[in-house]
Amino acid sequence: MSFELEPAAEVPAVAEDGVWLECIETGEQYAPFEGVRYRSDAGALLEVRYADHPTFEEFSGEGVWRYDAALPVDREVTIDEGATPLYEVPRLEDEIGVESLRVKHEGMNPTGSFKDRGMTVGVGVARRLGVERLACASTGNTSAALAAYGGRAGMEVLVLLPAGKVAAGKIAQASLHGARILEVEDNFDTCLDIVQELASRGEAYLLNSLNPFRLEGQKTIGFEILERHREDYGEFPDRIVLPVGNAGNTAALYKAFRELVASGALDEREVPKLTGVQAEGAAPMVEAVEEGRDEVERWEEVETRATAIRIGNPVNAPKALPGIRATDGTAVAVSDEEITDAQRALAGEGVGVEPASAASVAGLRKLREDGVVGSDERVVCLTTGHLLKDPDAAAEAGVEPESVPGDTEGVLEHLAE
Ligand SMILES: Cc1ncc(COP(=O)(O)O)c(C=O)c1O
Ligand SMILES: N[C@@H](CCOP(=O)(O)O)C(=O)O
Repeated sequence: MSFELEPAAEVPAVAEDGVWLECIETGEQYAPFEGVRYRSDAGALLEVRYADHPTFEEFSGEGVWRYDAALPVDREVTIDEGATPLYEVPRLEDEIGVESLRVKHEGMNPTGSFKDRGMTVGVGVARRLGVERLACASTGNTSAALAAYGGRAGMEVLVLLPAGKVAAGKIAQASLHGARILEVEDNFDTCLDIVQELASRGEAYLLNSLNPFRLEGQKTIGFEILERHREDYGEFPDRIVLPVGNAGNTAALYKAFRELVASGALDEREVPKLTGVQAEGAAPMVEAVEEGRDEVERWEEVETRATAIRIGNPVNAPKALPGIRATDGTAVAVSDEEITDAQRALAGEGVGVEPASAASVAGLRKLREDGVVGSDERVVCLTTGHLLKDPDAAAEAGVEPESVPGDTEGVLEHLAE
C-alpha cells in the first residue's frame, strides 16, 4: 500500500452512490450495501473506496458529520460525536521537550471514547443493510459505544467481554444501554474469534474495527486534528502518537491521510508520522515494526493494567503496519509504570484519561528520551478514553482520601498535622 489512493479512473459497476468496497490485497471490488461482507474472497481486509475525495474547503458543520462528503452513509444514528478538544498541555510540553504538544482527547465523545465516531457510521450502515442484531467483542469501550448507538437505533446488541478484564465504567455503560453481555472465560482475542464466527454464520452484524465502515467514522479524528492544528499553528503536526490495540485507529488515520493526499488537500511531505504505542505485556505490533515484518504474530498471553489495549492479535495490522512504515513513523512499548506516570501527568494538567490513553504520552516521553523524536517536532498525542471509564485504575494512581472528624476544629487540626 502507498499514498496512491487515486480516485478510480472509472467508478466500478458495483459502486452505489460512488461508494464501493475493495480488497486491500487483490483490489477486487464489491458492492457496499448488497449483503454483508467483512473480508474479500481472498480472505483479506476490505476498505471503503469513493469516486471522489473532498478537500478541506468542502467540509462544513461540526463533529464527525462535518466530514459527510468523505463518509459512506448519511447522518442518521447520532448523539453528536466528534469535535473533541485539542488541549494545550504546557507543562508536559516543557518536560518532554518538543516544539509543541497537543492532546486530542477522544474521551470527550458522548460515551467517553473514540469508538463513538466509528459507531455513528457503522450502526448507520447496519440500518441501511436491514440487519437486526449487532455484536462485538470488546475490552470495554467498543461494547459501551455499540450498546449506546445500537440502543439509539432500536436494535438488539450482543457483546462478548473477557471475564474479569473489563473496567467497571465500561460494563456499566453496556449494561445500562441495554446490551446483552456475555462474559467469556478467555481473553479479548478469543472473544473476537467467536464473534467473527457468529457473524459468518449470520447470527449478528459484526461491529468491531474489522468492519471497514466503522473505520470510516474513526478516520474523522485525522481530519479534525489536521484542520484544527493548522488553524492554531499554520501547519499540520509532524507526528501523531496513539495507543494501539486492535490497530483500527492507526489504519483509520492512515486512510484519512491517503484520502487528503488524493484530493490534493495534503502534500505527501506534510503527512504526520504515525507512531503507535503498546503496553509491554501486549506488544505484537511493536515486535513486528522492530523486526521489519509485514505481519504480526499473535501473542497468546497478554497482560497490562491498560485493559483497553490488552490485545494479542491486532486484526487491522495489515492496514496499520504499512501506515506506520509509509509515514516514516514507528512503534514503541511502555511499561505499566510508565503508563501510570503519564496518566498522573495528564491528570495534573486537568486532562483525565484511562490508562490505555496515557500510553500515547508515555510512548512520546520514551521516544523523546531515546532521541527518536526531535525537540523541533510538533506532536499530537491521542488520548482515546475518559478517566471515568476505569475508576479503579484512577483511584489506584491517585491520592488516598484522608479520614477526618465531622467538625471544623477536627478538620483544622488534621490539616495542621
Ligand atoms: C481506550 C482505548 N485506547 C486505545 C485502543 C486501541 O485502539 P485500536 O484498537 O484502534 O488500536 C482501544 C481499543 O482497542 C481503547 O479502548
Ligand atoms: N479496545 C477495544 C478492542 C476492540 O477493538 P475494535 O476497535 O476492533 O472494536 C474495545 O474497546 O473493545
